[in-house]
Amino acid sequence: MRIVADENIPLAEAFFADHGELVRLPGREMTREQVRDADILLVRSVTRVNAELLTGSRVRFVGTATIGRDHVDQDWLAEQGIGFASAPGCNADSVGDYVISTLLLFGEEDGVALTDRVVGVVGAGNVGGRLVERLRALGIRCLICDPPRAAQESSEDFVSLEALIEQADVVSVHTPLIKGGDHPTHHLLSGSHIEALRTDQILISAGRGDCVDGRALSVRLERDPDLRVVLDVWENEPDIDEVLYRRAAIATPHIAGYSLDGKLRGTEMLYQAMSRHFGLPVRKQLGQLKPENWLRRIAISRRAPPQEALLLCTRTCYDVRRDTLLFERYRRQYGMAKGFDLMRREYPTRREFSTLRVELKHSAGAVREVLESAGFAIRAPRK
Ligand SMILES: NC(=O)c1ccc[n+]([C@@H]2O[C@H](COP(=O)([O-])OP(=O)(O)OC[C@H]3O[C@@H](n4cnc5c(N)ncnc54)[C@H](O)[C@@H]3O)[C@@H](O)[C@H]2O)c1
Ligand SMILES: O=C(O)[C@H](O)[C@H](O)COP(=O)(O)O
Repeated sequence: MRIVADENIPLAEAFFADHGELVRLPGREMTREQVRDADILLVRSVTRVNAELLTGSRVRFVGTATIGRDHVDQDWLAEQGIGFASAPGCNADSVGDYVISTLLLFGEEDGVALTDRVVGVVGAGNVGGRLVERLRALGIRCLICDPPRAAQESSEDFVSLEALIEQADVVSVHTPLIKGGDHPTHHLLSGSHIEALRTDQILISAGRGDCVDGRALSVRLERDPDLRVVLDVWENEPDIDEVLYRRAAIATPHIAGYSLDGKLRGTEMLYQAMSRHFGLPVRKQLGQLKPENWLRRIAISRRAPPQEALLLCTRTCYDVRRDTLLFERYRRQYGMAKGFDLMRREYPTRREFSTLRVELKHSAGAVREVLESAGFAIRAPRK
């Protein structure tokens, strides 16, 4: 078989090369000619997979190593009898790490404890749902806006978007891009929602850029530069609006989910789905192939105040400021669109919180509780 894979899918050779010739290509420029002779196509979110790309090709299976699927015309694939798989949840916890790092940063800047802010999560699926679990475990009050879930779950846990904006201190958007149906998300955060934000609120957007009206946000920020917005996803990536970029408190090039762990999980999920599709045995497992952790463990004293311990472990693992500074360096050196994609391609190795083993000399206590809630792996003596 011939396999065409995006150059930014780690371990694709290790998982797939046994099944045929593997060709790597830059995803954003993939052409019809390049994929015509492929049997399997493995992409990321930057490749639009549709009739235009695949008509007349030999492709029988398409996999996207991402959670998002809005770049794939799934109906067309189904009509053509082409198998399809995505990687649900693969990097969900990495996005959670990004949000927790951001909350800690603003907490430190403002001298506000994490638990003193109410976090509103819009879209509580794998990413938002898991984030809510971690934040609640940390003692943070969370509000959830997720109308599709609210319609099914008859729980009182859900609020409207308007109520969430009114009551939350942080509004964190994690919805997929959905253009039709009962709950479309294109410009879900519309001009009127953006106007309703209070200056002391924090807006985080890490779902898809089109879920937030970028023009309205830029206008609001011009008038109200103290409003803090954290933008990981943008309209019109990679050639994003430079004015909005400058007005954002934290600006990153769609890397919230870019941990090595999240990406590798995505590759493994595609390998499993491809094997199922072609009736092949699943012989490989990520555990056998995963690269070594550069930073394996950290020891925390029992006297460390829990919030200090959390800050220390979070910073050790991931600090969102690094990515905002790095993005600015790439932008200056290469210009916006090229810098955006280059930083993503050369993204430094980042590991999920769960890969850092925190050694405690004691089995219980507030430090352990806080670190476990945030998602770190704890090693402590048995009680
Ligand atoms: N920035 C990144 O690096 C990054 C990483 C991973 C995922 N994502 C994006 O985040 C999205 C969500 O990921 P997920 O794993 O949680 O997906 P998911 O499918 O598990 O969950 C999506 C949730 O959004 C809810 N939803 C749908 N329409 C809504 C609406 N109108 N208002 C509020 N909620 C709505 C759904 O009911 C569901 O609970 C992905 O589709 C992807 O686009 C971004
Ligand atoms: O949907 C996802 O999983 C994320 O948005 C993913 O991290 C996007 O990465 P890309 O495919 O653009 O490299």
